[in-house]
Amino acid sequence: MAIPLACDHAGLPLKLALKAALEADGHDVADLGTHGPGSVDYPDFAAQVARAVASGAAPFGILVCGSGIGMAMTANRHAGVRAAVLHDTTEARLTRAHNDANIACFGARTIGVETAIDALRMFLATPFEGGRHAPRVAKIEAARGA
Ligand SMILES: O=C(CO)[C@H](O)[C@H](O)[C@H](O)COP(=O)(O)O
Repeated sequence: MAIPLACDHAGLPLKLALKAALEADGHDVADLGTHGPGSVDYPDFAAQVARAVASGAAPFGILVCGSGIGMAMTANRHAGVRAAVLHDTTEARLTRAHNDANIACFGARTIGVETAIDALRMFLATPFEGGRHAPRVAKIEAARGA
């Protein structure tokens, strides 16, 4: 199952680096854009990846913009999506193990390429721990209707 990833203009160079790393690791990747340097609106691209994850078509997604924040805000409006902005491997491990995050967001203007690649690899390799974390994650979803 291909991992969908997308970016805005600010995130394009980092997205391409993450894509190359994933493909080198043997992952199948679906690049949903943007494909050029022209200015675009990040919510349009966040929505595409969020829909793929929310529908169950993909277990994980990846989004990159200038800070990662706008992508995460948009993706988290979709039911079943738990998007987290990652800055290092510790956050990547914890948000998978404790939050069952399913979309990794990066800020191309706030993180180095190698750190982002390491964090993404950790994100994809870390299972959700379940246990005491499961009812907490369920409460995240329940909070959508609050
Ligand atoms: O919206 C953002 C914050 O999450 C992203 O970082 C965008 O990439 C950023 O706002 C784009 O800014 P630009 O000045 O239009 O390049």
